[in-house]
Amino acid sequence: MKEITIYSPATSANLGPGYDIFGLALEEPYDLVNVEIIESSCKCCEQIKISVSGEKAEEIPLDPTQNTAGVVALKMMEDFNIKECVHIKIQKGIKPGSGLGSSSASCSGVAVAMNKLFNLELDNLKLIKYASLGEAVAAGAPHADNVAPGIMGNFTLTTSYEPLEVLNILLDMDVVVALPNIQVSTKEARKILPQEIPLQKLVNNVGKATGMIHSIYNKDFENLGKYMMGDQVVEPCRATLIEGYDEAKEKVKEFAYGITISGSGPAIIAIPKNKECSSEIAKIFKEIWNCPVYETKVGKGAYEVKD
Ligand SMILES: Nc1ncnc2c1ncn2[C@@H]1O[C@H](COP(=O)(O)OP(=O)(O)O)[C@@H](O)[C@H]1O
Ligand SMILES: N[C@@H](CCOP(=O)(O)O)C(=O)O
Repeated sequence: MKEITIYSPATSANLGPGYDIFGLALEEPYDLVNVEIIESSCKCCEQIKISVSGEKAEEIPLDPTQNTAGVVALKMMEDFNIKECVHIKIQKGIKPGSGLGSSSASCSGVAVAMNKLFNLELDNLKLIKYASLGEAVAAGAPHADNVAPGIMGNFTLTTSYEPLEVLNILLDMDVVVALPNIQVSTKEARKILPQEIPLQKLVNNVGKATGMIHSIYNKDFENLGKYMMGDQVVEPCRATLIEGYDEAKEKVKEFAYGITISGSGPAIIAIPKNKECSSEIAKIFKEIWNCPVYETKVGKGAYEVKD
């Protein structure tokens, strides 16, 4: 095999009280990551050449040490003594700085592509570990709550970072996601968070997060949404960065089991009560932000696209 194309989904991290732990894979939007082995006598001066097209492609660095996909590929090439040159072509369907794991979709896609192209036979946990290295460039920390669902699909819990441990739960659920035209950098949105929290808030957040897991196993979306909205630490800080969020929260009450910030924002994710409610929520989001809205559902992790 000389080249491979991977579908790499958007992901929604945190989901309220699950900061750096919870993550969901979404069916839409997504990136396509193509990796091709090219002649070593190619004109590029480095072992990795990167091209980017699609959403805000002009803002994404092509230097492999600055592009999240490049960082992951470089480390995999170093660790597995890969001498060939590769051309990574990224077609962005997920706008960067979105809160929908745009930077991480490239990390997950390239990790899965390199694994298959060079027959590395790495398991999902090792792929997540490599993919999270790319997040260190974009977010300033190798958080795994986007790359874990990006690779495994469904709902993931990064239960430990040292050593890395990830759990995966099957979840069939519709969601509505708005992408307001507001710029929020994950790196900056991490800096505004408190470094210490009162014990009472810890008790609250652990209670809400564990309640969410119970609700998922019981397919109790009403309680899932209620607990998701119970974060007292991260969401209240970041809510101030997203104009219109309070209005949206108020207006979707009737139609959604819950609503929260997706990742570090500005994307907003809501759990609709049913299909009709999904359309109502989408309408409200469009009225407030006049922005792209995805009526989508929880989906698969990165996979090979065959023609
Ligand atoms: N392959 C890539 N895809 C998207 N963003 C990238 C990529 N490589 C580097 N970046 C940088 O990462 C930042 C976006 O990441 P981040 O703020 O975490 O947004 P998101 O929530 O969409 O992942 C931007 O500064 C962007 O230039
Ligand atoms: N846990 C991270 C998730 C960032 O997600 P992104 O989609 O905004 O990159 C955080 O909250 O910082």
